[in-house]
Amino acid sequence: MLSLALAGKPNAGKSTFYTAATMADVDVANYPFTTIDANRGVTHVRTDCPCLERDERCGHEHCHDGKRYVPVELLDVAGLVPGAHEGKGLGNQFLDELTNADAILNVVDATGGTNAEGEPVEIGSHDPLEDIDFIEREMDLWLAGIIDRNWETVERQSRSPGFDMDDALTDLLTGFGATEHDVAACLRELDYPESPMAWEDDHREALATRVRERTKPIVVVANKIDAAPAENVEALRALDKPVIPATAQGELALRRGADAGAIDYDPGDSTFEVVGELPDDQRALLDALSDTMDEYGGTGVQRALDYAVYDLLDHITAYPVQDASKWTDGQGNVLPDAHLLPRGSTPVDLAYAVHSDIGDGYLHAVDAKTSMEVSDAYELEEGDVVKIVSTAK
Ligand SMILES: Nc1nc2c(ncn2[C@@H]2O[C@H](COP(=O)(O)OP(=O)(O)OP(=O)(O)O)[C@@H](O)[C@H]2O)c(=O)[nH]1
Repeated sequence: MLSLALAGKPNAGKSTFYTAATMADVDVANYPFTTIDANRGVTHVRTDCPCLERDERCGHEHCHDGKRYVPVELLDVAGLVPGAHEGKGLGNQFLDELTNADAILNVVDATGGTNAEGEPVEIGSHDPLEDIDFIEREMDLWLAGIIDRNWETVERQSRSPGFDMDDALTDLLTGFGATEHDVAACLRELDYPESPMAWEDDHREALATRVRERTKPIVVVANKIDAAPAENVEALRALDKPVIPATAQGELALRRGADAGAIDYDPGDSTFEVVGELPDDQRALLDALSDTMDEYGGTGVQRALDYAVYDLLDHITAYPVQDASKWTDGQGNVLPDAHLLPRGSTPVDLAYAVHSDIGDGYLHAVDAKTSMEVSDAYELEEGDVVKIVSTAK
């Protein structure tokens, strides 16, 4: 399963985001609240279900009126402070956790009401722009430190015949999620001495930065827009990086309200409706939230998750079925599974994602929307429904 991590300084709103995002939707009945451990849970990205192209909705537990929710893992990494790479604020341990993530949501307090260490200060007195780069810098310095500590091994290896820089660095960086292909691509972009003995700190830091940029793409979540000065949100949005304005607290209120049956809301909707009884003070809060959502097109929480998976990681959703005309599995469930795959994946990749033990049992695939056989090299598109024909039982 793809894994996203929430990072940011203390009090930015990570836990609130995490609690909201991992809460089950009331309408997605028997789907359990899945906590893997305290800070590791399951959230969903939202996409259009292929059943929208048919007369009837599929009725899948993760499909609500054609809004399909596809599971991904979410990690809540406790607050990082400047100097975390040197162990400040228990930083190393939390940086370690980020290595498990495919992409990072950098949660920033857009109100400017918390300082660099995450301590409350007067709203607007801290510049949230300062909080964006520090996460990247901490990760780079931490990774550069790991490379540095292992450099003697690389130097030793370089004395053996047949030494290969790409292989040595892949061994070193694989724990960070870098593949041989990633390492080769990073090295191609850098100027570095052939012999590891001649490498300086600058070379290792440049390598760390490239590897981090390539393997841990980041989207900034400009949180607390309900309380943030407009100029702060504007300054964040004007940055030359992906920034999604959000209110984690608003999303949490909506999901709780939906859970209690008082609010009609699906995560990612731009509006909501009050359908049950609510005390006056809650109603006033929801009125304010409604204005914020009108301004920003929603709470931003679902949008940030979707952005991480569909834009940063450039994935698509494909739906394997056994019956190409009914779009069902062997038990008659319509569109039973949704798989997230990197763009460029083929039906063969989908077959492996479904049956890891398929071996050379793959025969061919049928596009269930057109009932036409597709070639092994066909590039799957978002929302494709595919029947895999194999020798597997
Ligand atoms: N106004 C406003 N406050 C928020 C929002 N999201 C979170 N908060 C508040 O910000 C404070 C910190 O939120 P947390 O979710 O605990 O922050 P955190 O980043 O997990 O903090 P650490 O656990 O210390 O790392 C709490 O008082 C939240 O209620 C929001 O969207 N708007």
